Amino acid sequence: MIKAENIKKIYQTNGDRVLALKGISLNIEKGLMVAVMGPSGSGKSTLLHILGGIDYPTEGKVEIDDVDITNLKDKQLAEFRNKNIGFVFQFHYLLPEFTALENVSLPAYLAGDKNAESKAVAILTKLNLKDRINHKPSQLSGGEQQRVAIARAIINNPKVLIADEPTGNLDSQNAKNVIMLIKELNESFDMTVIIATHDVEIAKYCDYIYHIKDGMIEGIEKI
Ligand SMILES: Nc1ncnc2c1ncn2[C@@H]1O[C@H](COP(=O)(O)OP(=O)(O)OP(=O)(O)O)[C@@H](O)[C@H]1O
Repeated sequence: MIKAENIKKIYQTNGDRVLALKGISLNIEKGLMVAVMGPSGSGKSTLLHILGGIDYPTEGKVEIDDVDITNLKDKQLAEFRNKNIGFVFQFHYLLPEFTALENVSLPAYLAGDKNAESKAVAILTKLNLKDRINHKPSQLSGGEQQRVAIARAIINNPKVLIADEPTGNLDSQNAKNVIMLIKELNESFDMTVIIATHDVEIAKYCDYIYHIKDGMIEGIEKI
C-alpha cells in the first residue's frame, strides 16, 4: 500500500545543510495502523510529509497504491492527495471564519462532490458533533476541534490517514478519545494509518511502532 525506497531528505537553508532522512525504506500494508516514534528532530514529521506527498524527497521513491507519487507534478500531486490522503496535525488548522460544517465540507467541494454538505453532516454526526456543526473553531473545545479536523481529513474517504502528533495538544482523556476514533476509522474502513507520536500510550493502539533515530529506522516493533 505504502512503499518507500531509500528516501533521503536534505534541507538547505542559507548555506546550512541538514540531512533529515538518511535512506528510509519501508512497506506498510493496507489497513495497518503504524506509529512513528523517535526523539525530537529525528525526522518523524519529514517522513510523514514525504509519505503523504506534502513534500518531495531529495532522493528515493514513494509509492501509494502502486502510484509513484514522487514522479507527480505539483498539481497532479495535490489532486492525488485530496482524493487519497487525509492529514491531521497537532494544531488543527481549521479555517477560523468557517463553521465546522464548512471546514469539513471544503475538501469534498474541491473534489467536485455534489453531496459535500450532506456527507459532512453525516460524518460530524457520527463523530458526536451534530449540535456543533454551525460553530466556528473558536467556539469548540480542543478535543472537538481535533474531531472536526479528523472529519475534514476523512470526508473524501482517503485510503491513507496521516496524523502528525494528533493528540500532542490534548489532555489525556481527549487524547484517548481521538486515538480511539482513529482506530475505529482504521478498522471500519480498512484505512491505512500512520501516526507520529511521542506518547507510548497512543502508540499502543497501533499494529507496529517504527522507531526512528537520526533520520533512520532503528527498529520495527510489533504490538
Ligand atoms: N523546513 C526545514 N528546513 C530546514 N531544516 C528542517 C526543516 N524541517 C525540519 N528540519 C530539520 O530536519 C530535522 C528533522 O526534523 P523533523 O521536524 O522531521 O523532526 P521530528 O522528529 O518531527 O521532530 P519533533 O518531534 O520535534 O517534531 C531536524 O534537524 C530539523 O531541524
